[in-house]
Amino acid sequence: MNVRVEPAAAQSPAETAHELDAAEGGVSGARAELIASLLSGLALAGGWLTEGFVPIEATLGLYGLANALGGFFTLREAARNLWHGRFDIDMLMLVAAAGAAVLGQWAEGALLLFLFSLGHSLEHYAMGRASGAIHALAHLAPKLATRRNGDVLQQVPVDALQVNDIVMVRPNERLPADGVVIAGQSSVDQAPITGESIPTDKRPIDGSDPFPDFGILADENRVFAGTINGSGSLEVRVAKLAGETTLARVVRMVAEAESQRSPTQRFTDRFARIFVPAVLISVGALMLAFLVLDEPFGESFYRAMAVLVAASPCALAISVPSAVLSGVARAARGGVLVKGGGPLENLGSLAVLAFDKTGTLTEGKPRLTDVMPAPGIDERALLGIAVAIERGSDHPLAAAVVRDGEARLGDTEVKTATSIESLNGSGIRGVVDGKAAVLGNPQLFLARFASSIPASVTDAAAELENAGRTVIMVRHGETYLGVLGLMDTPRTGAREVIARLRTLGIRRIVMLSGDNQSVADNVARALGVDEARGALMPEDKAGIVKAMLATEGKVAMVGDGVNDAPAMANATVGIAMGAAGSDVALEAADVALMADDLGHLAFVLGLSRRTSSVIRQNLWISLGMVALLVPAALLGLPIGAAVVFHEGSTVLVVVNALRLLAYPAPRDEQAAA
Ligand SMILES: Nc1ncnc2c1ncn2[C@@H]1O[C@H](COP(=O)(O)OP(=O)(O)OP(=O)(O)O)[C@@H](O)[C@H]1O
Ligand SMILES: [Zn+2]
Repeated sequence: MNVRVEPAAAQSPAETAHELDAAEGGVSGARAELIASLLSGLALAGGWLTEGFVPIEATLGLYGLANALGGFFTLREAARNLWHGRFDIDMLMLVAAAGAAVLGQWAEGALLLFLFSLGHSLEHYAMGRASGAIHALAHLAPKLATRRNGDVLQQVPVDALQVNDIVMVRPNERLPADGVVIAGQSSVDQAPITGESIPTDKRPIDGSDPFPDFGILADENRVFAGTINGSGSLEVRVAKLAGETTLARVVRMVAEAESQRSPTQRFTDRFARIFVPAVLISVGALMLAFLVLDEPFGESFYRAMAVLVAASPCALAISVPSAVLSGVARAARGGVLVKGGGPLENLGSLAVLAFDKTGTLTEGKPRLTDVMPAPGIDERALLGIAVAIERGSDHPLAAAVVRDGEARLGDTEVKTATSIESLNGSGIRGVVDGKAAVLGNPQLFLARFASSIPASVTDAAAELENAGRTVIMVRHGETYLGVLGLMDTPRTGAREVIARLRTLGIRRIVMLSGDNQSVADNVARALGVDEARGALMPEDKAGIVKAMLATEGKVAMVGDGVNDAPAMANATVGIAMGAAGSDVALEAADVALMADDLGHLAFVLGLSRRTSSVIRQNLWISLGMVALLVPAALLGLPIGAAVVFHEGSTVLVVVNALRLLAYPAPRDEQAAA
């Protein structure tokens, strides 16, 4: 191919990588605050050292400078808050500083503002690290793509890409779009989206246009914006606009998650709404202490200000948001989308999990293992009808019947079925050769045709069920053609994950399945699941989840979103597996594991538990500090010391929360197995 390259502002991979750790505005803002605060400290020290040696005006000038530098950012923030009609604890600090200054204690006022702004900027800096970790996600997608138009290659902004455009991806480049691989082979590092440590092999899709929907494409044929190409070149047909890629959606949802309040945060907010006015009233009362105690007003005022600093619940206010932010950020980097503090905290405290079976605990890739024609029926007649009908279904069982059935049929021609209709959660029907054909599980047949089923067919079905097979009965017109047996395999590593969930504190694990009870029992036994409930319709699954909620309080439902969406919606936390690419699962779930890997469930559960314990520690630190400082301030603790402890505890809770960013990465079960 003769390719002409039209240059445009090209973007090197180094540049893209750089953006990743580029600090966000939050951090650089905090840097200015930090510098101002340190300068304030210097001016303060200068004032102290020169006091008495230089004219008093010079010393006061230095103190004034220290006040100004230390107070600027706080004042600006307070003004902004007031402007927006918000009340902020930080303003109390300014009041205290102003109070100290009024008392002629310029140095002390400056010390207070210096320490306060130092603590504040460190806190902002730390919070910036957590939110930076989230915003960095947005920069994972490159800004430019190489679009191929016939033989012409052109660099275009990714926003300009249209669906069905062809983009070329060079080795080691970041993928610019969600799309279908149409040429080239490579292995792609999908960690930025799915958190999987092992690259995924990609190859061109077989067959021609129109390609299947992006959501159901095989992982080896589809790529995601933001992932990193390996050593091969790829040609990709764009499947989604830049604003609708999986990455863009995740970024949007994580941003929304940040603003969702968790139960504990709602509690601390309520607490603050009562506590802060109570503090203000008490401080007002303390200012009047000179009326009853034998002391000058100045002393009463000083004490009141010290109590104000001691009692301001800044650390409490930041305890939960900092932990939630870090937890959500850590999860996102591990390929798990957690939609806010609510799901995170609930997951951190619940002890009961319900699992869907097919595609969640099992591979979801069944094989056709048994073909048992009814007496006098040819195997090919049975398979011919089954394949004809199942071609019209997107159920995993159907895929297996078609694939393995066709293989067994060889050259035998398969008829075309019409009027295909799914019999919700139990089978499928259609018309072949002018006669109605019904395929489905024995339950369906018992309900519909109870008396007409020949004993030979019922016996064969029972035999297969006892052997742990999923059974499909086949009837064409009035004739029973026989039964098919299928088997799905448990996921590799699923047993280990179940065991790990238990060590993380999960007490009860229930499996819900539309498959027959004996298959459900077999899988449950193989994986160490406590209870198996089989033969369920999607609405039965939802009913069981509701019943479990009533007895257990909180229940998480893990599914793939195929026939368990109602159950997931009813659970305290709905967890979708393999959500990358599936917009529906992504939107509907409270927690979405982007990778199709159970190992990530243990990761996010562990992370949630850790987050909950960090939140608990933070509440102890912040409330404990207030409980200690208030009596100390009443007994004469200097304001400076009160500020040190107050700000110290604030910084401590944030740093404690940041530890979550270092929570160990998910273990890939597939890889481990
Ligand atoms: N296309 C189909 N062909 C034959 N049988 C079907 C078909 N669709 C559903 N069934 C029958 O209905 C049952 C329930 O299907 P459903 O999709 O609800 O659950 P499932 O595939 O068993 O998965 P899970 O364990 O996740 O509930 C299947 O086990 C099967 O017996
Ligand atoms: Zn504070």
